[in-house]
Amino acid sequence: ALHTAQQEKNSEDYQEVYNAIATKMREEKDFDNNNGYGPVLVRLSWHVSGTWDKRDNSGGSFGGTYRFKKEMNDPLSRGLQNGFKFLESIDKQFPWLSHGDLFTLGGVTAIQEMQGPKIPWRSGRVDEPESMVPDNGRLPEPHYGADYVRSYYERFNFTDQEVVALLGAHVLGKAHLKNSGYDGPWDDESNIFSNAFYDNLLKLKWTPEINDAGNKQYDNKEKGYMMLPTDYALFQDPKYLKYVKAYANDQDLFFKDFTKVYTKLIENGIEFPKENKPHLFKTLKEQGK
Ligand code: HEM
Ligand SMILES: Cc1cnc2ccccc2c1N
Repeated sequence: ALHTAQQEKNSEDYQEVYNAIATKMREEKDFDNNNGYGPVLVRLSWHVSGTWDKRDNSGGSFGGTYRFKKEMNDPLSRGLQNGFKFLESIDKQFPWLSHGDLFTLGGVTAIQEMQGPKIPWRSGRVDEPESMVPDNGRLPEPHYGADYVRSYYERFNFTDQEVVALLGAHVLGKAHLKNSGYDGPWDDESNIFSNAFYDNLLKLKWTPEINDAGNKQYDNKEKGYMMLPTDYALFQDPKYLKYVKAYANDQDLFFKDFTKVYTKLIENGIEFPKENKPHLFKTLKEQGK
C-alpha cells in the first residue's frame, strides 16, 4: 500500500528548517577536507530513498527508518553517520519534523546551497517503527559495469536517461578508502553542483588502477580525479554515453533532468494529496543572508 503524506506545516516553517541546515553547513564548511557537509547530506538523502522496492513498496524515504541501527550500519552506507550526526541538532530544534522529511530536506538544502538546481520538495513523511526497517543489500555496489547499473535501477523503473542524470551527483564529494574501498578525488573542493562529472568523464584520460584496498578504479593523475567502475560504465555503454554527452554540453538540461529524477527518487512509494503542494526554498544568498 502506498503511504499517504500528511501535510501539517506551511512553507515558512520548512524554510526555517532549510535555513537552519544551510547555516550549519556554512558554520562547518571545513568538514572532510573542506568539502563541507553538502556531499554527505546528498548521499544520505539518496541512501534513505534507495532502499525502495516497487514490488511491495517497502523501504524508501517515507518512514525515516535510517535512524535505526540495522539500516544505519549497512556496510554500503559507511560514512553516512556523519550526515546523521550533523542533522541531530536540527532534529532537536524542530521536533515536529519527521525523520523522512528531515533526511530528504537535508539533501535538497545541500543541493541548492551548493549552487545546484531548485528542488521543489513535498513534506508529510511519517515515522515508522523499527519493524519496518528494510533489509540491508538494497543499495548498489560500485564494483561493476553498465549491465549491473541498468538492472539495479530497474527496481525504480528509471530509464537510461534518468540513471545518467541521477549519477551526475557524483560531481560532489569524494570516496574514502575506509568507507567504501575507493579513494579520491584528491582535489579539495568538490562541493559545487555542476555538470562537471560528465565533462570530466568525456574529456579526461582515465587509467584503470588497483587501489590500496585492491579495488579497480579509474584515475586521472593530472587532475587527481577518480571514477568508480559504475561511473565509468556510463562512458563505456553507448546508450548511456549519449546522455553523458548531452549533459556535458548543456548544464541547464542536466539541472532540469536531475531535478525530475531526484524528486522521483525521494518521493517513491509516497502518495501526496493534491493540496500538498511542493515547497520552493530560497537559498541563504537569495534571502540576503
Ligand atoms: C550506481 C549507483 C551508485 C553507486 C554504486 C554509488 C557509490 C558510491 C560510493 C562507493 C561512494 C563513496 C563513499 C565513500 O567512500 O565515502 C559514493 C559517494 C557519493 N555518492 Fe554515490 N553511488 C551511486 C549513486 C549515487 C546517487 C544516485 C547519488 C545522489 C543522487 C549519489 C551521491 C553520492 C555523493 C554526493 C557522494 C559523496 C559523499 C561524500 O563525499 O561523503 N550516489 N557513492
Ligand atoms: C569526480 C567523482 C567521480 N566519482 C565519484 C564517486 C563517488 C563520490 C565522488 C565522486 C567524484 N567526486
